[in-house]
Amino acid sequence: MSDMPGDTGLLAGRRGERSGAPRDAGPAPEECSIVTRGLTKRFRGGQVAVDALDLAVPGGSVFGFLGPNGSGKTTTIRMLLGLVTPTAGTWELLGRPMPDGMTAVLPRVGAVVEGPAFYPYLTGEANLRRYDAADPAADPRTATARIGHALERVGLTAAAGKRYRAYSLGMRQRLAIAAALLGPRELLVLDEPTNGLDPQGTREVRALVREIAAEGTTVFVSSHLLAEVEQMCSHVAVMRTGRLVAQGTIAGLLARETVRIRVETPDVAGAAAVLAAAGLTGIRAGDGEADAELGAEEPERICAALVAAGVAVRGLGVRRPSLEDVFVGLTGEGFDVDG
Ligand SMILES: Nc1ncnc2c1ncn2[C@@H]1O[C@H](COP(=O)(O)OP(=O)(O)OP(=O)(O)O)[C@@H](O)[C@H]1O
Repeated sequence: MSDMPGDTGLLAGRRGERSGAPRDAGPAPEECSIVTRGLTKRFRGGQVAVDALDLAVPGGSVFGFLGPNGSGKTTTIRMLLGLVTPTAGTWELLGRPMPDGMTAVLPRVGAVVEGPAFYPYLTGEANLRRYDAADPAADPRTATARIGHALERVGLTAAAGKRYRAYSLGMRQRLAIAAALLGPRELLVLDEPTNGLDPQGTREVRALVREIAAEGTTVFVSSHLLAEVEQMCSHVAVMRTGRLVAQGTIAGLLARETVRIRVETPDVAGAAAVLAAAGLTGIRAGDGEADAELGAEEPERICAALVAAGVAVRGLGVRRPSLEDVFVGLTGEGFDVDG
C-alpha cells in the first residue's frame, strides 16, 4: 500500500519539538475516513482517558490503533461511534462532521466493539437473520442474499447451519464481523478483534481483515499487540496513557530506524576497519563481533570487502528494525507486546 497518502512516519503532538521530526502534515482530511482534532474524554472523577487526540485515518488503509490495555483505545472508538460523548474536540467520519452526520454516516460504518450478543442455540445464519431483522434500514426481501453474502465474505458459508455454541473462537469472531458487514460498509471499526483468540483464530481474523481491506473498505482496528498490527496494517497510531505517541504508515515509521549490519568474527579489529573503509558509520566493536549502520550500502558488498581483506567471517547478519524498535526510539521505553 505504498500509494497511501502520507507515506511517511509522523510524530504525534507538537511538531518540531523533537529534532529531526518530519514536518509532513499527513493525509489531507478529505482523503480520510476518520479525522479527530483535540478529541478528549475526561470521565467523572477526573480521569482523562483520551487526551487531545489528533487522528488521520486515510481512506483504504488498514489502520492499527495500538496501545497497551487502558491507553484509551476503546474510549476513542466509543466516541467515534457516538456511544460516549467527548469532553472536548471534534471528529469526522467519512468526511462528515460528527455527531451531526451520525444518522447519515453510521449505516456506512460497520463496527464490532463489544462482544456481540449471539444466541448459542441458534445457528450462525439464524443469528445473522436476527441481526438483519433488527436493522430498520435493511430490506427484508433481500435478507437471504445479504446474509448469504456476509457469511461468504467471512468464510462461514459451510458452517452457516451449525449452532453458534459449536463455533470455535475464531468462527465466533468472524460471525461478529459478518454481522458488521451485513450492509455495504465503507469503514469497518474493530475493537481488539483477536482478543482471547487462539493462534488459529488470530490467523483467520487477520486474513479476513486483509481481505476486507482488499475489497476497498477502510479498516480501523485496535490492538494491544505490536506484532499483530505490524502483520495486518498499513498504518498505525500508537496510544500511551490516553495520548498519541506516533502515527503514520508502518513503512514510514520503520524507515526512521537504522538498519545495522553485524559481523561475527575472531578478527573484530580487522572487521571494524573494513566497515570503516566502506564508509559505514556507528561502528561498534564487541566481543567476537562488530556492527555498523548499513545505510544505503549493500550487505553483499560489505561481505565481499571483508573476504577480500582476509577477515575471517563466522556470521553476517542484517538487522532490520521492528515496530517495537521504533517505539522504543520514540518513547524511550519498551512496549509491552503481550499487553
Ligand atoms: N466509564 C468509565 N468511567 C471511568 N473511567 C473509565 C471508563 N471507561 C474507561 N475508563 C478508564 O479510561 C482509561 C482508558 O480505558 P479504555 O478502555 O479506553 O482503554 P483501552 O486502551 O481500550 O484498554 P482495554 O484494551 O483494556 O479496553 C482506563 O484507565 C479506564 O479505566
